[in-house]
Amino acid sequence: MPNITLRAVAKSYGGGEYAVKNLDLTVPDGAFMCLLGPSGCGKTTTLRMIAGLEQPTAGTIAVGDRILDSVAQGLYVPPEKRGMGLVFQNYALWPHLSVRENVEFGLRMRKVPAAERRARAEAALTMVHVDAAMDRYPSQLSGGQQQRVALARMLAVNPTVLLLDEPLSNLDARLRLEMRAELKRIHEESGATIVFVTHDQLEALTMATDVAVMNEGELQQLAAPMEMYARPANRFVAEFVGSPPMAIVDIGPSPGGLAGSLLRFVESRPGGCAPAGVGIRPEALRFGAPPGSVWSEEALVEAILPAGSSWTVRLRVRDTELYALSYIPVEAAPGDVLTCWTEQMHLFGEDGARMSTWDRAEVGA
Ligand SMILES: Nc1ncnc2c1ncn2[C@@H]1O[C@H](COP(=O)(O)OP(=O)(O)OP(=O)(O)O)[C@@H](O)[C@H]1O
Repeated sequence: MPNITLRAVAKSYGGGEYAVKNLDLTVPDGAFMCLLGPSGCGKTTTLRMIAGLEQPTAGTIAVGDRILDSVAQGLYVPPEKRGMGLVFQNYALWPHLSVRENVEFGLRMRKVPAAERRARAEAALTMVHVDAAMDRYPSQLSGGQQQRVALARMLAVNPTVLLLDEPLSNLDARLRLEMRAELKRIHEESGATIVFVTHDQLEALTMATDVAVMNEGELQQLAAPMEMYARPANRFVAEFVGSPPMAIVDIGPSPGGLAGSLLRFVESRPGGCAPAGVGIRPEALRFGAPPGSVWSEEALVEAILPAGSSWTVRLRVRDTELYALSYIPVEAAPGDVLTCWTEQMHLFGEDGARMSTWDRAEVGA
């Protein structure tokens, strides 16, 4: 299956507002692409346009050389002719059909002969590990099992593209974790291209091969998850991806306090630039004696929040509140003063774009 390409795609539902603006996006063959962003940013609209459930107001959508939508040429291919499988948040199984019959349903519609139907349904249910419950009814399954049956129903028709809209949002935390691993495995085994909509950055980071972050109908960054985390394109991505989020300190015209302290460090570096904002991830903050040539400051401990495997610490550094995330126990109590320093700083310009990143590991400081 070739790449899916969106070129200058826009969608307005009328009234002058655009849900998606001038979107250029390529989903590579075999990718697991997550469309990530806050509520209302245009993720679902983008997915529905790829599926053919919505028609773009402008632009072109193609799979390889095959044009599915072209507003300029007046071309539109309906959903059932696109060869894509869809699973939405409410994956409605037929309550009066057994699990096996639910999965066979789509094949029956496609006039697949009975023996092949049975074999394909069983293979799909085996892939999602629900084969033992094949003869039960949906009401006799857990939420996670029902979700897997919905996936099997889609997989049985052998789609080369799977479009998933928040399919894990109805599940509890444990099942979500399990299903993330399952989806990743299914992606690898089936070789299908997956486009997955989520507002949960952890879901995107853990599953995707490529993440497209959107905000207000516009693509903010397209990158591999760890690259996006390490090198966010702009302030929006930097603050959206990561939990607790990156703190970005505004430098302002005559910076004092923490902003002044950070700026003095940045300016002292070779090739020092003049950022409008300096970002520090909570997990980049360290405590104790700083190694040479790093930024460090005294920090007042305001609160310690242990979570079993990690410790979140709320600090006041000069005039600013910062969060630190540590994976080793933090031996301190509220009111203590610790020295904190950072492994990494992201520098953002006036326009919000990332100018550069200072990494202790890279500069060997
Ligand atoms: N059928 C529709 N008619 C009018 N406006 C719509 C329609 N569907 C979506 N919109 C608007 O388009 C914008 C983008 O919506 P969309 O559902 O694509 O966002 P989303 O990122 O998927 O959000 P969510 O995570 O909340 O589903 C929103 O402002 C929404 O109100």
